[in-house]
Amino acid sequence: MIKQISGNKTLKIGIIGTGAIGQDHIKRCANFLSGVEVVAVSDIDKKSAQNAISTYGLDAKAYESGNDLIQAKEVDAIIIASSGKTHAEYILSGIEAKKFIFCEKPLATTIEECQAIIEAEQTYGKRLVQVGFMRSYDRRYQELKKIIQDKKLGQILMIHAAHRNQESPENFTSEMVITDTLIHELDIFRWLLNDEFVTVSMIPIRKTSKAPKGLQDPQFALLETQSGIRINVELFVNCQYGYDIKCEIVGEEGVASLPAPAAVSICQHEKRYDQILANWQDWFLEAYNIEIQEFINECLVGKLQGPDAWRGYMATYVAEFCIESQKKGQEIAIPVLKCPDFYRSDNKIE
Ligand SMILES: NC(=O)C1=CN([C@@H]2O[C@H](COP(=O)(O)OP(=O)(O)OC[C@H]3O[C@@H](n4cnc5c(N)ncnc54)[C@H](O)[C@@H]3O)[C@@H](O)[C@H]2O)C=CC1
Ligand SMILES: O=C1[C@@H](O)[C@H](O)[C@@H](O)[C@H](O)[C@H]1O
Repeated sequence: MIKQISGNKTLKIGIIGTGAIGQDHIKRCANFLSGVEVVAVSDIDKKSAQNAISTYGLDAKAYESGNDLIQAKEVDAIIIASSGKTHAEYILSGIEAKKFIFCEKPLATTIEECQAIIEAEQTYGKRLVQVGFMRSYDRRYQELKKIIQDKKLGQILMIHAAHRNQESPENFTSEMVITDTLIHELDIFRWLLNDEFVTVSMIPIRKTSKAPKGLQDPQFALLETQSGIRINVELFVNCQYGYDIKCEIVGEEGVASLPAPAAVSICQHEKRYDQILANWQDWFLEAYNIEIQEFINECLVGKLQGPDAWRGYMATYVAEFCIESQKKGQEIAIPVLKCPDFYRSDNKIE
């Protein structure tokens, strides 16, 4: 039996990983969202967990390990916001403990781990896992999806997209441009188009001198879907000027583009200029808030509806072929996998 949530009023949540996004989720749960209380935190860096408790004034316990937190009776549901390589172990423990789990992207870093997760969830027999693909909660992407579904652009022919970060961490690798950055596009285009990827070519571009040594930046991902749509994604993680996400959908009868978030415009020294947001936290702020609030609400009624483990698996699966293309310098075919019925009934990507 799944853990009964006390009085169906307040979800007692435990957060593993108190780094950048872990703290963001703590802050939104503590200050902005409803029906939730952060009762437990854990981080391999114990000081970081303690700091999170004091910074956000939590009435929470810092657990020695993520697994101790998962087992704790007082914890109804878990947010996993530790680094990607740790996700699979925590998700599998969470499923074993029969608790609802929100795991930041990626679901897991290997195909085998993803398979173990979807098998464990299916064996349990009810959805317990949600992946942190917040873009599908973004009103702008939702509008694009509606435009596509309503056939306002006619048949979709191609998409031009870009994912730009101001600068990458020192230890960022060319592979991480796929597993950490492109992974959002690998998910959102499946969701937007209700289509699957069948080929990918990763193309290196002339290197920027602003990237750390050894990092191939920028890169292009050139993808093709089963229905024949071509998608190019520019990945530029040291673009300097700010954080920027672009998505232009080209159809037979028109073009629809993702708008940038409205930001303050400044008039000064006989010039007018617009502020550009510097990070993902601000660009997708509303989407993160809605995503976590809906997760809380759905845990309280006992039925998850957000991005499921299959979506997480598919993104990691396609990422593996992107990495192969990056290594071999050639186009790679991606076999289409059949979605198990378990995920079909609850998870409609349309
Ligand atoms: N949905 C989104 O837009 C975003 C998702 N993410 C994802 O969230 C995850 C965390 O990313 P960031 O917060 O940016 O990284 P970060 O490096 O700032 O934080 C990660 C935290 O996990 C802790 N940690 C590492 N191993 C651990 C373990 N075994 N057990 C417990 N804690 C451990 C680290 O000490 C650190 O505090 C990543 O998977 C990342 O891809 C990150 C940023 C945005
Ligand atoms: O997930 C995220 C970061 O980890 C990643 O580094 C950024 O490029 C993404 O835009 C952000 O959403």
